[in-house]
Amino acid sequence: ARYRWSSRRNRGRPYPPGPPAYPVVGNIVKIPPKGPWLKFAEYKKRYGDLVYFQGLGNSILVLNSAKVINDLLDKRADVYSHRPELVVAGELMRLDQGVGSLPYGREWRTQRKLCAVALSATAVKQYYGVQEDAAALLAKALVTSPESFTGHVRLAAARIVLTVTYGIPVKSFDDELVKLAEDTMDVVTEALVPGTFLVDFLPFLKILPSWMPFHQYGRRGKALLDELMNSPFERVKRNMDLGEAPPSLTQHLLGTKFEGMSNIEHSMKWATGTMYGAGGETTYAVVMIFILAMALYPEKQWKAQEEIDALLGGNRLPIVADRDHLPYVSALIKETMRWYPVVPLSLPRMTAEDDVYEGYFVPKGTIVMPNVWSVAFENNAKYPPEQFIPERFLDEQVSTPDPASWLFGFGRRICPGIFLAENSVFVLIATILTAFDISPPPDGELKPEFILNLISYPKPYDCQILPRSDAAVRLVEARALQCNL
Ligand code: HEM
Repeated sequence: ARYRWSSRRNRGRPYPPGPPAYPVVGNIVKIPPKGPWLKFAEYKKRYGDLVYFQGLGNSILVLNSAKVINDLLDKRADVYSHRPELVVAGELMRLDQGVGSLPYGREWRTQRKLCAVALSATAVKQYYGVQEDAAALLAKALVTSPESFTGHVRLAAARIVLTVTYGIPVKSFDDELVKLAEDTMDVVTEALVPGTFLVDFLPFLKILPSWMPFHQYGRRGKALLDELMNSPFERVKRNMDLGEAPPSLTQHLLGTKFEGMSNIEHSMKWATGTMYGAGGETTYAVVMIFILAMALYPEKQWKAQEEIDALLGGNRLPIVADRDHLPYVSALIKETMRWYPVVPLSLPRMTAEDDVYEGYFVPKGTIVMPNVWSVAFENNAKYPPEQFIPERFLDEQVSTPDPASWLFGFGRRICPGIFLAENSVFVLIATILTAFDISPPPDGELKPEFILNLISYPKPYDCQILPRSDAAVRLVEARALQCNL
Protein backbone atom coordinates (compact mmCIF):
# COMPACT_ATOMS: atom_id res chain seq x y z
CA ALA A 1 0.00 0.00 0.00
CA ARG A 2 2.97 2.27 0.49
CA TYR A 3 3.34 2.71 -3.23
CA ARG A 4 -0.31 3.57 -3.93
CA TRP A 5 -0.11 6.34 -1.37
CA SER A 6 3.03 7.71 -2.85
CA SER A 7 1.69 7.72 -6.39
CA ARG A 8 -0.78 10.37 -5.24
CA ARG A 9 1.91 12.32 -3.49
CA ASN A 10 4.43 12.59 -6.28
CA ARG A 11 2.47 15.41 -8.00
CA GLY A 12 3.52 14.41 -11.46
CA ARG A 13 7.19 14.10 -10.63
CA PRO A 14 8.78 11.04 -12.20
CA TYR A 15 10.33 8.21 -10.22
CA PRO A 16 14.01 7.57 -10.91
CA PRO A 17 14.68 5.37 -13.96
CA GLY A 18 14.71 1.59 -13.78
CA PRO A 19 14.07 -1.54 -15.84
CA PRO A 20 10.60 -1.96 -17.42
CA ALA A 21 7.85 -3.13 -15.08
CA TYR A 22 5.31 -5.95 -15.26
CA PRO A 23 1.75 -5.26 -14.07
CA VAL A 24 1.29 -5.55 -10.27
CA VAL A 25 4.66 -7.11 -9.47
CA GLY A 26 6.42 -4.16 -11.12
CA ASN A 27 10.13 -4.45 -11.80
CA ILE A 28 11.09 -5.46 -8.28
CA VAL A 29 11.06 -9.12 -9.34
CA LYS A 30 14.07 -8.34 -11.52
CA ILE A 31 16.28 -8.06 -8.45
CA PRO A 32 18.13 -11.37 -8.17
CA PRO A 33 18.04 -12.79 -4.63
CA LYS A 34 21.76 -13.68 -4.72
CA GLY A 35 24.50 -11.15 -5.40
CA PRO A 36 22.21 -8.40 -6.73
CA TRP A 37 25.10 -5.89 -6.82
CA LEU A 38 26.40 -7.48 -10.02
CA LYS A 39 23.07 -6.94 -11.75
CA PHE A 40 22.85 -3.41 -10.32
CA ALA A 41 26.25 -2.58 -11.79
CA GLU A 42 24.90 -3.75 -15.17
CA TYR A 43 21.79 -1.62 -14.77
CA LYS A 44 24.06 1.33 -14.04
CA LYS A 45 25.29 1.18 -17.64
CA ARG A 46 21.73 1.46 -18.92
CA TYR A 47 19.99 3.68 -16.35
CA GLY A 48 22.75 5.58 -14.58
CA ASP A 49 23.59 6.38 -10.99
CA LEU A 50 20.02 6.02 -9.74
CA VAL A 51 18.11 2.82 -10.45
CA TYR A 52 14.62 2.48 -9.07
CA PHE A 53 12.51 -0.63 -8.51
CA GLN A 54 8.93 -0.84 -7.39
CA GLY A 55 6.14 -3.33 -7.12
CA LEU A 56 4.10 -5.27 -4.58
CA GLY A 57 3.84 -2.12 -2.45
CA ASN A 58 7.61 -1.68 -2.12
CA SER A 59 10.16 0.70 -3.55
CA ILE A 60 13.91 0.27 -3.74
CA LEU A 61 16.45 2.85 -4.85
CA VAL A 62 19.95 1.73 -5.81
CA LEU A 63 22.71 4.35 -5.61
CA ASN A 64 25.47 3.61 -8.09
CA SER A 65 28.08 6.34 -7.57
CA ALA A 66 29.96 8.06 -4.77
CA LYS A 67 28.34 11.36 -5.74
CA VAL A 68 24.72 10.29 -5.32
CA ILE A 69 25.57 8.28 -2.21
CA ASN A 70 27.17 11.33 -0.58
CA ASP A 71 24.43 13.71 -1.78
CA LEU A 72 21.77 11.59 -0.09
CA LEU A 73 23.32 9.62 2.79
CA ASP A 74 25.71 12.34 4.01
CA LYS A 75 23.98 15.57 3.07
CA ARG A 76 20.38 14.49 3.70
CA ALA A 77 21.09 12.38 6.76
CA ASP A 78 17.77 13.27 8.43
CA VAL A 79 15.90 11.48 5.65
CA TYR A 80 18.31 8.63 4.82
CA SER A 81 19.51 7.26 8.18
CA HIS A 82 16.80 4.69 8.90
CA ARG A 83 17.17 0.95 8.25
CA PRO A 84 14.64 -1.14 6.31
CA GLU A 85 11.99 -2.90 8.36
CA LEU A 86 12.52 -6.47 7.21
CA VAL A 87 10.12 -9.25 8.14
CA VAL A 88 12.57 -12.13 8.49
CA ALA A 89 15.63 -10.32 9.90
CA GLY A 90 13.66 -7.78 11.93
CA GLU A 91 10.31 -9.13 13.04
CA LEU A 92 11.08 -12.85 13.12
CA MET A 93 14.74 -12.85 14.20
CA ARG A 94 14.35 -9.64 16.26
CA LEU A 95 17.63 -8.28 14.99
CA ASP A 96 15.92 -4.89 15.02
CA GLN A 97 16.90 -4.46 18.68
CA GLY A 98 20.59 -3.95 17.87
CA VAL A 99 22.43 -0.78 16.86
CA GLY A 100 22.96 -1.98 13.28
CA SER A 101 19.25 -2.41 12.54
CA LEU A 102 17.48 -0.06 14.95
CA PRO A 103 15.54 2.82 13.45
CA TYR A 104 17.31 6.16 13.58
CA GLY A 105 16.18 7.37 17.02
CA ARG A 106 16.79 7.36 20.75
CA GLU A 107 17.69 3.71 21.40
CA TRP A 108 20.00 3.72 18.37
CA ARG A 109 21.76 6.83 19.73
CA THR A 110 22.18 5.22 23.16
CA GLN A 111 23.77 2.10 21.69
CA ARG A 112 26.09 4.12 19.43
CA LYS A 113 27.32 5.98 22.52
CA LEU A 114 27.98 2.71 24.30
CA CYS A 115 29.97 1.40 21.30
CA ALA A 116 31.98 4.63 21.11
CA VAL A 117 33.36 4.04 24.61
CA ALA A 118 35.56 1.33 23.10
CA LEU A 119 35.65 2.33 19.44
CA SER A 120 36.38 6.07 19.28
CA ALA A 121 39.58 7.18 17.55
CA THR A 122 41.24 7.70 20.94
CA ALA A 123 39.84 4.62 22.69
CA VAL A 124 41.19 2.19 20.07
CA LYS A 125 44.79 3.10 20.95
CA GLN A 126 44.55 0.97 24.07
CA TYR A 127 44.08 -2.14 21.90
CA TYR A 128 47.26 -2.00 19.81
CA GLY A 129 48.79 -4.68 22.04
CA VAL A 130 45.75 -6.96 21.71
CA GLN A 131 45.84 -6.60 17.92
CA GLU A 132 49.57 -7.23 17.69
CA ASP A 133 49.25 -10.29 19.95
CA ALA A 134 46.40 -11.66 17.84
CA ALA A 135 48.56 -11.19 14.72
CA ALA A 136 51.53 -12.98 16.32
CA LEU A 137 49.34 -15.90 17.37
CA LEU A 138 47.91 -16.06 13.86
CA ALA A 139 51.45 -16.24 12.47
CA LYS A 140 52.36 -18.98 14.94
CA ALA A 141 49.30 -21.01 13.92
CA LEU A 142 50.18 -20.53 10.24
CA VAL A 143 53.64 -21.97 10.90
CA THR A 144 52.14 -25.00 12.63
CA SER A 145 49.15 -25.82 10.42
CA PRO A 146 49.04 -23.60 7.35
CA GLU A 147 46.37 -25.76 5.70
CA SER A 148 43.87 -24.55 8.33
CA PHE A 149 44.43 -20.88 7.51
CA THR A 150 40.68 -20.23 7.19
CA GLY A 151 40.12 -21.18 10.82
CA HIS A 152 43.22 -19.34 12.01
CA VAL A 153 42.16 -16.10 10.35
CA ARG A 154 38.65 -16.45 11.75
CA LEU A 155 40.08 -16.97 15.21
CA ALA A 156 42.38 -13.95 14.93
CA ALA A 157 39.51 -11.64 13.90
CA ALA A 158 37.18 -13.03 16.58
CA ARG A 159 39.88 -12.82 19.23
CA ILE A 160 40.32 -9.10 18.76
CA VAL A 161 36.61 -8.22 19.07
CA LEU A 162 36.01 -10.74 21.87
CA THR A 163 38.85 -9.25 23.90
CA VAL A 164 37.74 -5.67 23.28
CA THR A 165 34.04 -6.24 23.96
CA TYR A 166 34.07 -8.97 26.63
CA GLY A 167 37.65 -9.67 27.70
CA ILE A 168 36.97 -13.34 26.98
CA PRO A 169 40.02 -15.40 25.96
CA VAL A 170 39.62 -18.03 23.22
CA LYS A 171 42.16 -20.68 22.43
CA SER A 172 41.00 -22.29 19.22
CA PHE A 173 38.81 -21.74 16.21
CA ASP A 174 36.61 -24.57 17.47
CA ASP A 175 35.72 -22.44 20.48
CA GLU A 176 31.95 -22.30 21.06
CA LEU A 177 31.78 -18.51 20.90
CA VAL A 178 33.71 -18.31 17.65
CA LYS A 179 31.44 -20.94 16.08
CA LEU A 180 28.35 -19.25 17.45
CA ALA A 181 29.28 -15.93 15.85
CA GLU A 182 30.04 -17.66 12.55
CA ASP A 183 26.71 -19.54 12.48
CA THR A 184 24.73 -16.50 13.52
CA MET A 185 26.32 -14.26 10.91
CA ASP A 186 25.72 -16.84 8.17
CA VAL A 187 22.01 -16.74 8.86
CA VAL A 188 21.70 -13.05 9.62
CA THR A 189 23.72 -11.70 6.70
CA GLU A 190 21.66 -13.73 4.27
CA ALA A 191 18.41 -12.32 5.69
CA LEU A 192 19.79 -8.78 5.56
CA VAL A 193 19.86 -8.51 1.78
CA PRO A 194 16.39 -7.19 0.95
CA GLY A 195 14.88 -9.56 -1.60
CA THR A 196 16.26 -12.79 -0.16
CA PHE A 197 12.79 -13.60 1.12
CA LEU A 198 9.62 -12.80 -0.79
CA VAL A 199 7.88 -12.16 2.53
CA ASP A 200 10.05 -9.05 2.92
CA PHE A 201 8.26 -7.60 -0.08
CA LEU A 202 4.87 -9.10 0.79
CA PRO A 203 4.60 -8.80 4.57
CA PHE A 204 1.06 -10.23 4.62
CA LEU A 205 2.62 -13.62 3.82
CA LYS A 206 3.63 -13.68 7.48
CA ILE A 207 0.28 -15.32 8.22
CA LEU A 208 1.43 -18.41 6.33
CA PRO A 209 1.89 -21.47 8.57
CA SER A 210 4.87 -21.70 10.85
CA TRP A 211 6.45 -24.61 8.96
CA MET A 212 7.07 -22.38 5.95
CA PRO A 213 10.85 -22.20 5.31
CA PHE A 214 11.10 -18.46 6.03
CA HIS A 215 9.44 -18.96 9.42
CA GLN A 216 11.82 -21.81 10.22
CA TYR A 217 14.74 -19.68 9.09
CA GLY A 218 13.48 -16.82 11.26
CA ARG A 219 13.21 -19.06 14.31
CA ARG A 220 16.70 -20.42 13.79
CA GLY A 221 18.09 -16.89 13.45
CA LYS A 222 16.29 -15.73 16.58
CA ALA A 223 17.62 -18.62 18.67
CA LEU A 224 21.17 -17.99 17.46
CA LEU A 225 20.91 -14.25 18.06
CA ASP A 226 19.52 -14.74 21.59
CA GLU A 227 22.47 -16.95 22.34
CA LEU A 228 24.99 -14.54 20.77
CA MET A 229 23.65 -11.54 22.71
CA ASN A 230 23.32 -13.35 26.04
CA SER A 231 26.02 -15.95 26.35
CA PRO A 232 29.20 -13.77 26.40
CA PHE A 233 27.40 -10.93 28.21
CA GLU A 234 26.18 -13.16 31.02
CA ARG A 235 29.63 -14.71 31.29
CA VAL A 236 31.14 -11.27 31.98
CA LYS A 237 28.49 -10.61 34.63
CA ARG A 238 29.22 -13.91 36.35
CA ASN A 239 32.94 -13.21 36.28
CA MET A 240 32.37 -9.74 37.71
CA ASP A 241 30.41 -11.26 40.61
CA LEU A 242 33.41 -13.49 41.25
CA GLY A 243 35.75 -10.51 40.94
CA GLU A 244 37.49 -12.18 37.99
CA ALA A 245 36.46 -10.17 34.95
CA PRO A 246 39.39 -8.75 32.96
CA PRO A 247 38.99 -5.20 31.61
CA SER A 248 36.62 -4.99 28.62
CA LEU A 249 33.91 -2.75 27.22
CA THR A 250 31.16 -4.82 28.86
CA GLN A 251 32.93 -4.89 32.21
CA HIS A 252 33.47 -1.13 32.01
CA LEU A 253 29.85 -0.39 31.07
CA LEU A 254 28.41 -2.69 33.73
CA GLY A 255 30.54 -0.94 36.32
CA THR A 256 29.40 2.54 35.23
CA LYS A 257 26.38 4.36 36.72
CA PHE A 258 23.94 5.52 34.06
CA GLU A 259 21.53 7.96 35.71
CA GLY A 260 17.97 8.04 34.45
CA MET A 261 18.44 5.47 31.67
CA SER A 262 15.85 2.74 31.71
CA ASN A 263 16.72 -0.71 30.51
CA ILE A 264 20.37 0.17 29.99
CA GLU A 265 21.46 -3.45 30.37
CA HIS A 266 19.40 -4.40 27.34
CA SER A 267 21.11 -1.61 25.36
CA MET A 268 24.55 -2.76 26.52
CA LYS A 269 23.84 -6.34 25.58
CA TRP A 270 22.72 -5.45 22.08
CA ALA A 271 25.46 -2.89 21.48
CA THR A 272 28.25 -5.28 22.49
CA GLY A 273 26.65 -8.28 20.78
CA THR A 274 26.27 -6.36 17.53
CA MET A 275 29.91 -5.31 17.77
CA TYR A 276 30.97 -8.91 18.13
CA GLY A 277 28.86 -10.06 15.18
CA ALA A 278 29.69 -7.13 12.90
CA GLY A 279 33.37 -6.80 13.79
CA GLY A 280 34.60 -10.37 13.50
CA GLU A 281 33.11 -11.44 10.20
CA THR A 282 34.05 -8.29 8.27
CA THR A 283 37.68 -8.30 9.42
CA TYR A 284 37.93 -12.00 8.59
CA ALA A 285 36.47 -11.35 5.14
CA VAL A 286 39.04 -8.67 4.27
CA VAL A 287 41.99 -10.88 5.30
CA MET A 288 40.60 -13.80 3.25
CA ILE A 289 40.41 -11.52 0.20
CA PHE A 290 43.99 -10.42 0.86
CA ILE A 291 45.31 -14.01 0.95
CA LEU A 292 43.51 -14.76 -2.29
CA ALA A 293 44.92 -11.65 -3.98
CA MET A 294 48.47 -12.51 -2.88
CA ALA A 295 48.21 -16.00 -4.37
CA LEU A 296 47.06 -14.46 -7.66
CA TYR A 297 49.43 -11.47 -7.77
CA PRO A 298 52.79 -12.65 -6.34
CA GLU A 299 54.79 -9.70 -7.65
CA LYS A 300 52.69 -7.30 -5.53
CA GLN A 301 53.38 -9.48 -2.53
CA TRP A 302 57.16 -9.35 -3.14
CA LYS A 303 57.10 -5.59 -3.47
CA ALA A 304 55.28 -5.24 -0.14
CA GLN A 305 57.73 -7.66 1.52
CA GLU A 306 60.66 -5.63 0.24
CA GLU A 307 59.25 -2.50 1.86
CA ILE A 308 58.66 -4.32 5.16
CA ASP A 309 62.13 -5.87 5.17
CA ALA A 310 63.69 -2.46 4.60
CA LEU A 311 61.85 -1.04 7.61
CA LEU A 312 62.08 -3.95 10.05
CA GLY A 313 65.31 -5.56 8.88
CA GLY A 314 64.03 -8.97 9.87
CA ASN A 315 64.39 -8.01 13.55
CA ARG A 316 60.75 -7.94 14.65
CA LEU A 317 57.16 -8.37 13.53
CA PRO A 318 55.21 -5.24 12.53
CA ILE A 319 53.28 -3.15 15.04
CA VAL A 320 50.24 -0.94 14.47
CA ALA A 321 52.40 2.19 14.64
CA ASP A 322 54.36 1.03 11.56
CA ARG A 323 51.38 1.80 9.35
CA ASP A 324 52.49 5.35 8.53
CA HIS A 325 55.91 4.12 7.47
CA LEU A 326 54.74 1.48 5.00
CA PRO A 327 53.10 3.34 2.10
CA TYR A 328 53.17 0.40 -0.32
CA VAL A 329 51.67 -2.00 2.22
CA SER A 330 48.99 0.61 2.94
CA ALA A 331 48.25 0.90 -0.77
CA LEU A 332 48.08 -2.89 -1.04
CA ILE A 333 45.53 -2.98 1.80
CA LYS A 334 43.46 -0.24 0.13
CA GLU A 335 43.55 -2.27 -3.07
CA THR A 336 42.40 -5.37 -1.15
CA MET A 337 39.38 -3.41 0.07
CA ARG A 338 38.63 -2.03 -3.40
CA TRP A 339 39.28 -5.14 -5.52
CA TYR A 340 36.59 -7.11 -3.73
CA PRO A 341 34.45 -4.93 -1.43
CA VAL A 342 33.30 -7.29 1.32
CA VAL A 343 30.08 -5.34 1.91
CA PRO A 344 29.07 -4.79 -1.72
CA LEU A 345 25.74 -3.13 -0.88
CA SER A 346 26.97 -1.52 2.32
CA LEU A 347 24.08 -1.81 4.77
CA PRO A 348 20.71 -0.77 3.29
CA ARG A 349 18.90 2.35 4.51
CA MET A 350 15.27 3.45 4.41
CA THR A 351 13.84 6.91 3.77
CA ALA A 352 12.04 8.55 6.70
CA GLU A 353 9.94 10.82 4.47
CA ASP A 354 9.22 11.67 0.83
CA ASP A 355 12.15 13.24 -0.97
CA VAL A 356 12.93 14.79 -4.34
CA TYR A 357 16.40 14.43 -5.83
CA GLU A 358 17.46 15.81 -9.22
CA GLY A 359 13.79 16.15 -10.10
CA TYR A 360 12.97 12.53 -9.22
CA PHE A 361 10.47 11.55 -6.56
CA VAL A 362 11.62 9.11 -3.84
CA PRO A 363 8.74 8.04 -1.59
CA LYS A 364 8.89 7.59 2.17
CA GLY A 365 9.72 3.99 3.13
CA THR A 366 11.96 3.41 0.09
CA ILE A 367 14.77 0.94 0.76
CA VAL A 368 18.01 2.61 -0.29
CA MET A 369 20.99 0.49 -1.31
CA PRO A 370 24.38 2.16 -1.72
CA ASN A 371 26.01 -0.06 -4.33
CA VAL A 372 29.63 0.39 -3.33
CA TRP A 373 30.52 -2.39 -5.75
CA SER A 374 29.90 0.14 -8.55
CA VAL A 375 32.01 2.74 -6.75
CA ALA A 376 34.89 0.25 -6.45
CA PHE A 377 34.76 -0.57 -10.15
CA GLU A 378 34.46 2.94 -11.51
CA ASN A 379 36.13 3.11 -14.92
CA ASN A 380 39.77 3.97 -14.97
CA ALA A 381 41.64 3.96 -18.26
CA LYS A 382 45.11 3.69 -16.69
CA TYR A 383 44.32 1.06 -14.05
CA PRO A 384 41.60 -1.42 -15.10
CA PRO A 385 39.30 -1.84 -12.10
CA GLU A 386 39.13 -5.65 -12.16
CA GLN A 387 42.92 -5.96 -11.77
CA PHE A 388 44.76 -5.89 -8.46
CA ILE A 389 47.06 -2.85 -8.73
CA PRO A 390 48.04 -1.17 -5.44
CA GLU A 391 50.03 1.41 -7.45
CA ARG A 392 46.76 3.15 -8.38
CA PHE A 393 46.76 4.66 -4.88
CA LEU A 394 50.32 5.96 -5.16
CA ASP A 395 49.97 7.62 -8.56
CA GLU A 396 49.55 11.34 -8.10
CA GLN A 397 48.26 11.82 -11.64
CA VAL A 398 45.23 9.62 -11.09
CA SER A 399 42.96 10.18 -8.16
CA THR A 400 41.49 6.99 -6.76
CA PRO A 401 39.46 7.60 -3.60
CA ASP A 402 40.58 5.73 -0.48
CA PRO A 403 38.18 2.77 -0.08
CA ALA A 404 37.95 3.62 3.62
CA SER A 405 35.81 6.57 2.45
CA TRP A 406 33.09 4.20 1.20
CA LEU A 407 33.69 0.65 2.52
CA PHE A 408 32.69 1.58 6.06
CA GLY A 409 29.46 3.32 5.13
CA PHE A 410 28.31 6.90 5.30
CA GLY A 411 26.94 9.81 7.28
CA ARG A 412 25.57 9.29 10.75
CA ARG A 413 25.46 5.51 10.48
CA ILE A 414 29.05 5.12 9.33
CA CYS A 415 30.68 2.02 10.84
CA PRO A 416 31.68 2.89 14.41
CA GLY A 417 34.31 0.13 14.24
CA ILE A 418 36.30 1.77 11.43
CA PHE A 419 39.35 2.72 13.56
CA LEU A 420 39.61 -0.64 15.26
CA ALA A 421 39.04 -2.44 11.95
CA GLU A 422 41.69 -0.51 10.03
CA ASN A 423 44.29 -1.25 12.69
CA SER A 424 43.36 -4.94 12.85
CA VAL A 425 43.44 -5.35 9.10
CA PHE A 426 46.79 -3.59 8.90
CA VAL A 427 48.59 -5.56 11.57
CA LEU A 428 47.16 -8.94 10.50
CA ILE A 429 48.09 -8.39 6.86
CA ALA A 430 51.49 -6.81 7.53
CA THR A 431 52.38 -9.69 9.87
CA ILE A 432 51.46 -12.32 7.27
CA LEU A 433 53.51 -10.48 4.63
CA THR A 434 56.51 -10.27 6.96
CA ALA A 435 56.71 -13.96 7.71
CA PHE A 436 55.05 -15.89 4.85
CA ASP A 437 54.95 -16.44 1.12
CA ILE A 438 51.50 -17.08 -0.25
CA SER A 439 51.06 -18.98 -3.53
CA PRO A 440 48.39 -21.01 -5.33
CA PRO A 441 48.08 -24.68 -4.31
CA PRO A 442 50.93 -26.67 -5.93
CA ASP A 443 48.48 -29.12 -7.46
CA GLY A 444 45.44 -27.54 -8.94
CA GLU A 445 44.04 -24.19 -9.83
CA LEU A 446 42.85 -21.41 -7.57
CA LYS A 447 39.21 -20.86 -8.52
CA PRO A 448 37.38 -19.47 -5.52
CA GLU A 449 33.63 -19.29 -5.19
CA PHE A 450 32.06 -16.52 -3.20
CA ILE A 451 29.45 -16.35 -0.48
CA LEU A 452 26.96 -13.81 -1.79
CA ASN A 453 25.42 -12.52 1.42
CA LEU A 454 25.43 -9.02 2.85
CA ILE A 455 29.05 -9.70 3.78
CA SER A 456 30.61 -11.37 0.76
CA TYR A 457 33.90 -13.30 0.72
CA PRO A 458 35.44 -16.49 -0.70
CA LYS A 459 34.23 -19.88 0.43
CA PRO A 460 37.10 -21.94 1.90
CA TYR A 461 39.75 -22.34 -0.81
CA ASP A 462 43.15 -24.00 -1.01
CA CYS A 463 46.39 -22.14 -1.15
CA GLN A 464 49.96 -22.56 0.01
CA ILE A 465 51.29 -20.48 2.91
CA LEU A 466 54.97 -21.12 3.68
CA PRO A 467 57.36 -19.34 6.07
CA ARG A 468 59.76 -17.12 4.15
CA SER A 469 62.78 -18.45 6.07
CA ASP A 470 63.92 -20.23 9.22
CA ALA A 471 64.69 -16.84 10.69
CA ALA A 472 61.06 -15.81 10.09
CA VAL A 473 59.87 -18.90 11.97
CA ARG A 474 62.14 -18.08 14.92
CA LEU A 475 60.90 -14.49 14.97
CA VAL A 476 57.27 -15.62 15.01
CA GLU A 477 57.86 -18.20 17.74
CA ALA A 478 59.74 -15.80 19.95
CA ARG A 479 57.07 -13.10 19.57
CA ALA A 480 54.21 -15.57 20.18
CA LEU A 481 55.74 -16.49 23.55
CA GLN A 482 55.21 -12.90 24.71
CA CYS A 483 51.46 -12.88 24.02
CA ASN A 484 48.93 -12.20 26.74
CA LEU A 485 45.86 -13.52 24.92
C1 HEM B 1 36.81 -4.38 7.72
C2 HEM B 1 35.94 -4.35 8.66
C3 HEM B 1 34.59 -3.67 8.63
C4 HEM B 1 33.84 -3.24 7.57
C5 HEM B 1 34.17 -3.33 6.09
C6 HEM B 1 32.61 -2.69 8.12
C7 HEM B 1 31.60 -2.12 7.36
C8 HEM B 1 30.43 -1.59 7.88
C9 HEM B 1 29.39 -0.97 7.10
C10 HEM B 1 29.38 -0.79 5.58
C11 HEM B 1 28.40 -0.58 7.96
C12 HEM B 1 27.10 0.14 7.59
C13 HEM B 1 27.32 1.64 7.65
C14 HEM B 1 26.23 2.46 7.02
O1 HEM B 1 25.04 2.11 7.08
O2 HEM B 1 26.55 3.49 6.42
C15 HEM B 1 28.82 -0.98 9.28
C16 HEM B 1 28.07 -0.78 10.42
C17 HEM B 1 28.46 -1.18 11.67
N1 HEM B 1 29.68 -1.73 12.03
FE1 HEM B 1 31.21 -2.16 10.78
N2 HEM B 1 32.66 -2.79 9.47
C18 HEM B 1 33.84 -3.38 9.83
C19 HEM B 1 34.28 -3.65 11.11
C20 HEM B 1 33.58 -3.39 12.26
C21 HEM B 1 34.08 -3.60 13.60
C22 HEM B 1 35.48 -4.10 13.94
C23 HEM B 1 33.07 -3.28 14.46
C24 HEM B 1 33.02 -3.31 15.97
C25 HEM B 1 33.84 -3.93 16.75
C26 HEM B 1 31.93 -2.85 13.64
C27 HEM B 1 30.70 -2.48 14.14
C28 HEM B 1 29.66 -1.96 13.38
C29 HEM B 1 28.37 -1.55 13.93
C30 HEM B 1 27.96 -1.63 15.39
C31 HEM B 1 27.61 -1.06 12.84
C32 HEM B 1 26.20 -0.51 12.87
C33 HEM B 1 26.19 1.00 12.82
C34 HEM B 1 24.81 1.62 12.74
O3 HEM B 1 23.88 1.06 12.16
O4 HEM B 1 24.65 2.75 13.25
N3 HEM B 1 32.28 -2.93 12.33
N4 HEM B 1 30.07 -1.57 9.22
